[in-house]
Amino acid sequence: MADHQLSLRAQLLDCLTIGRVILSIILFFIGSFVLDYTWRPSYPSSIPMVGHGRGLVNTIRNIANYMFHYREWVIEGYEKHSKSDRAFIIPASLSRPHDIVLPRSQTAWLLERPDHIVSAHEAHNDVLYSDYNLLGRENARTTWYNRVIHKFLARNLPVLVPGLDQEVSHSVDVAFGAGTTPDDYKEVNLWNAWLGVVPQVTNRMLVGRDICRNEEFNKSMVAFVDAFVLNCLILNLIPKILHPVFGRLVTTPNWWHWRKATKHSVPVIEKRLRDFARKEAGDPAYDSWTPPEDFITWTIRLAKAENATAELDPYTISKRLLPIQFAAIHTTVLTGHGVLLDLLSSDPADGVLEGLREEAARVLAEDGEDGQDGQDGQGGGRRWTKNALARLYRLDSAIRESQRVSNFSATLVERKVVAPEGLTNPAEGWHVPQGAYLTFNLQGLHHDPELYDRPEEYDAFRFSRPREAYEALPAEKKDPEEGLRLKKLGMVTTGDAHLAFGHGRHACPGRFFVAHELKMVIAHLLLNYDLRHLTGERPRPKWVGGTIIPPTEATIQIKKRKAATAA
Ligand code: HEM
Repeated sequence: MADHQLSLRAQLLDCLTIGRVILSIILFFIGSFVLDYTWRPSYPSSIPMVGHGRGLVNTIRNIANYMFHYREWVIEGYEKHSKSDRAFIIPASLSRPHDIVLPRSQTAWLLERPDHIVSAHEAHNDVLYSDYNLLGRENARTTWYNRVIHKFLARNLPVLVPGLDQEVSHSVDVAFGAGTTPDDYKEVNLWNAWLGVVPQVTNRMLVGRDICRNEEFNKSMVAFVDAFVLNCLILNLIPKILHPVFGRLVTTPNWWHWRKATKHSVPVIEKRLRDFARKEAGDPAYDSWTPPEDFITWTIRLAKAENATAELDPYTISKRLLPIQFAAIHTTVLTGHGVLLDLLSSDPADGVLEGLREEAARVLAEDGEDGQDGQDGQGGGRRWTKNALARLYRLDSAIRESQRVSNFSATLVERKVVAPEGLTNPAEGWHVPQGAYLTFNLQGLHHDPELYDRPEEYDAFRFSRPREAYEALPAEKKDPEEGLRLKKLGMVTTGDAHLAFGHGRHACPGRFFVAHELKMVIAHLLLNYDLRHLTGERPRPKWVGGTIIPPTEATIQIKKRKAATAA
C-alpha cells in the first residue's frame, strides 16, 4: 500500500513540470476572461462601435489595443457619431464592460435620471475598484463623506481662506522656493513641487492645522493615492471574477498607508470628540470654545444631527477621509501641473505671466486684507479673501482654459444603469440592461471647433476677456443679465461643453475649494518668484487606456523676485 502511494506521488510530481504549471495558469486566466465576458451586459447592435468592432477576433484585438488606442477611438467616435448626435460604444479594458459614449445633446437626459435608475456612485466605485481600494465594501458603499463635503465645504470657504492662505505660502515657499535667491534660477521638478503643496493645503481643510504639516501623515496619504491609482491599472488587467482574491492582495499597501496615517489623525479626532462632549456637557472651560471648521468637525456635526453614532468612531472617521484624499490630491496636482506647463509654454511675447501678475497684485491690494504678524509663523502682509479671489478673472480663465485644452481624461462623467428593468434611450430608441455603463466625450467636446474658436490653442485669457470688458463698462451700460451670463464663464461653472468637473447634481463638490486653492498657489508663485518660460514644445503626457500619464519629469526654472509683491 505504502509503495503504491509513493509511486502515485512520484507520478504526480513527474506530471508537474514548469511548462504544465504555466499552461494551467494561462488556461485558468483565459477561462476566467471567457466567464467574465459572458456575464457582461450586452448592448444592442444598433449602437455603432469604434475600435475593431464586434465578434471574437475583434474583441481580442480591442483588448490588445485598448491600452494604446483608447484616446484615438474616443476622437474617432466623436467625429463619426457624437457630431451626428449618436451614441457609440467604445471598448473597455479587459476587466470592464464597454462604455456607451453619449452625444452632447443627451447630457441633460442622462444626468437628470434619478440615482436608483443610473448611479454615479456605483459607476465611480466600479471604475475605481473602491471595494478593495477603500479598505472594504462598507467604506466604499457609503455616501457619507460625499454628503459631508456637499453640505459643508462650499459654505465654509470664507472662513477657511485665511488658514488655506497660510498653508499655501508655507508649502509653496518650501516646495517651489527652498534654496532660491534673486540672483540665479533654480531647477525644480514641477510634479514633485505640486505634490509638496496640494496634500498640505487639502489637509488643512480636512484634518486641520495640527496635522496638515505633518510629513509622515502627508506622505502616507500620497502613498495611499499612488497605490490606489496603480491598483486600478493592475485590476483593469485581471478578470473581474478573480477580483475578490487579487483585489485584496494588491490593495494590501493601502491598509499599511492608512494605518500609518491614523497614528497622527486618530488622536486629533479623539480629542475633537472629547472637546465636543465637554462643550455639550456645559464645561465652563469650553464656554468660548468653537470647533475649527474642517472635515472632522463637519462629520461630527452631521453624525450628531442625524444620530448616526457609528459615524462617530475615530477609526471610521479616519477611513471616511480616504475617498476625499483620493478625489482631491491627484486631480488637483494634475490640474495645477497642467496649468503651469501651459502658462510657461505660452509665447512670452503675449505677456500672459505679466498680465496675471499685474492682476494678482492689483486685486490683492484692493480686496485683500492685512495679515496678522505671527500667524502660524507667517509674517503680516496682504492676505487673500474670498472676494478678492473671486475677482481674479484672468487667473480663473487661465485655469479653466488649461482644464479644457489639456484635459486629463478622454471620457468622463461615468454612470451605471442600476434599474433592474434597464434604461431606454428616447432619442435613439435603444434599450440597455442593468449593469450598462454610459459616459461622455470630454476629449471631443473640449476640442470641437464648433464650440471653441482655435480649440487646440491654449488661450489663457479666452474666458476673462469678455468679463474684463464688461467690468470696464460704466455702470449705466451694464446689463445685469449679461453680467450673470459672463459669470458662468468662471472655472467652477460646469456645462455640457465643459466637463472637467463633471456636470449635473453629482458634479464635483470640491471645485469651489480647488478654485481658491489653485488661485492662491499660482498667485503666490507669481508675486514672489520669477518663472522662466519653457523652451521648445510643451512636455506632453502619455495615455494608457483612458488614464493619463503626466510628464512627471518636467522641470521649471524659478528664482526669488527682487521685490516680492506679497507676503
Ligand atoms: C482639480 C481638482 C478636481 C477635479 C478636476 C475634480 C473632478 C471631479 C469629477 C470629474 C468628478 C465626477 C463628477 C461626475 O461623475 O459627475 C468629481 C467628483 C467628486 N469630487 Fe472632485 N475634482 C477635483 C477636486 C476635488 C476636491 C478637492 C474634492 C474634495 C474636497 C473633491 C470631491 C469630490 C467628490 C466628493 C466627488 C463625488 C461627487 C458625487 O458623486 O456627488 N474633488 N470630481
